[in-house]
Amino acid sequence: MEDKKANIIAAISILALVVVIIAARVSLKLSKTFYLIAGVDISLILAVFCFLIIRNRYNRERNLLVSRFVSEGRELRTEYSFLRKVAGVPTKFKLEDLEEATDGFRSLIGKGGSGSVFKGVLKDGSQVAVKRIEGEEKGEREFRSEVAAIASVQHKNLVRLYGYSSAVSANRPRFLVYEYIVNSSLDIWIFPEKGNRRRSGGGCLSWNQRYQVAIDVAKALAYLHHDCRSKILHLDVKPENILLDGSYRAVVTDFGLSKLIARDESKVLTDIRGTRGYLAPEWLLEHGISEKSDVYSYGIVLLEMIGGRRSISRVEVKETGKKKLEYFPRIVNQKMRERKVMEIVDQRLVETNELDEEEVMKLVCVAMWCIQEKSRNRPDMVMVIEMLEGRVMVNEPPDSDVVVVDLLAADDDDDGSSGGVRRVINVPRLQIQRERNFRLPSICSSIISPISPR
Ligand SMILES: Nc1ncnc2c1ncn2[C@@H]1O[C@H](COP(=O)(O)OP(=O)(O)OP(=O)(O)O)[C@@H](O)[C@H]1O
Repeated sequence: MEDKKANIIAAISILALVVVIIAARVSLKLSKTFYLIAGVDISLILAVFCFLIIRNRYNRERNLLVSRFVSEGRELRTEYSFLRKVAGVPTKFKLEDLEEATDGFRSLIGKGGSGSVFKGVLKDGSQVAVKRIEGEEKGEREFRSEVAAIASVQHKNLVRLYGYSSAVSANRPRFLVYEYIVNSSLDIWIFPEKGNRRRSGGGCLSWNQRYQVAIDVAKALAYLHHDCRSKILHLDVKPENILLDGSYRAVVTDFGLSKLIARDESKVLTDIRGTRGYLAPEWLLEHGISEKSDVYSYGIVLLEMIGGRRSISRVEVKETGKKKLEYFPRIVNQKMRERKVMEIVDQRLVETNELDEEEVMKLVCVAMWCIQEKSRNRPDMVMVIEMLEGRVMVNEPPDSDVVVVDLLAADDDDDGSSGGVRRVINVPRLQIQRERNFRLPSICSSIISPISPR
């Protein structure tokens, strides 16, 4: 634009100078004054020409430089974003980017205890799951260090965190941006649809697929527990946090509750967090939690995959018509002792006639080892993989006298509509003191019950 203006001004000036020469020639004839004016005019015209030539050359060079810088900058940006991806550095997204990606947070794909999850597509075409974290009270620094820890974890059976968006003001939500996993979570593939509660998608995973999922999840947890710089406890292992990719391979998600612990620390004390039905007994005891608490939750998930039912469910007593809580691990324990494991397998799988009783027994035994009441009796996840992949023989687990039936699982208000799953967040950790008048608070007033056959 500037160049065009300068060129027009130069052309007008040259034209004006030529007009001046012609006018001088007409009025002054070939006098001395005419030659003087003509000389000055011609010098000015030459000066304007020179100016135009120099200016155009300068502009051309400048434009060349600019375009070189732009393309170099673009290359640098591409390289930087590539390196970020390789290094797993999370991207900081603007709220507008996420609004655009999710079409204004329109396509809700799930809702959990800590927020809602929306499907989205980023500018580069990659599909993402955007989790809006609601009611989060963490400070910005704590949030960022958690994001960095999650993003630094890279394993094919762990969901990838692409980035995050910080809260712009105190009451605005934060977002986590994950890779999108197409087949949603394991729960809709192992639990049959209930009554009139409709859900979209899902079906019945075959035995082989379930067995493969068991191995995938074990590998993800073994990596978190044993192969990361700091040991990472998941603390909320449950079917809703196990996603299935296009080939029905498991991808573990939701490190929202994860705890990083130093390698030399074997146990940590923390507030009770996690989900009812999957919490290990030690959450309520004073000796703290460890990676073995994840092993316990994993064992419960194994049993749920085998049985196609929740570990705790309400069933109707025929005689009275009343509902009572049924604890599936107790039933499994009994059937295992009676050598009748096929009776506890998901009926839909039994009908396919594709079951190998020996493999079922192996998975049941591994699950029962994982839910041993004493954490030291449970295998670690590396041992679980060895057992599942057949490199280590699986012995029959001991018959526990007492299992603390997940103290947080039973709740008198539960009408069963939650399917036995409820999130427990930040319940202050119980300080169990051996005092004479000590009573368990109402949240855990229920059951310590025998698991051995009655
Ligand atoms: N990366 C993802 N790709 C595809 N679907 C996802 C992804 N992450 C979550 N979802 C879907 O969103 C649902 C809710 O996820 P979210 O992690 O918020 O909830 P949750 O695990 O059920 O609850 P909580 O946060 O209380 O543990 C999941 O069950 C799953 O169906």
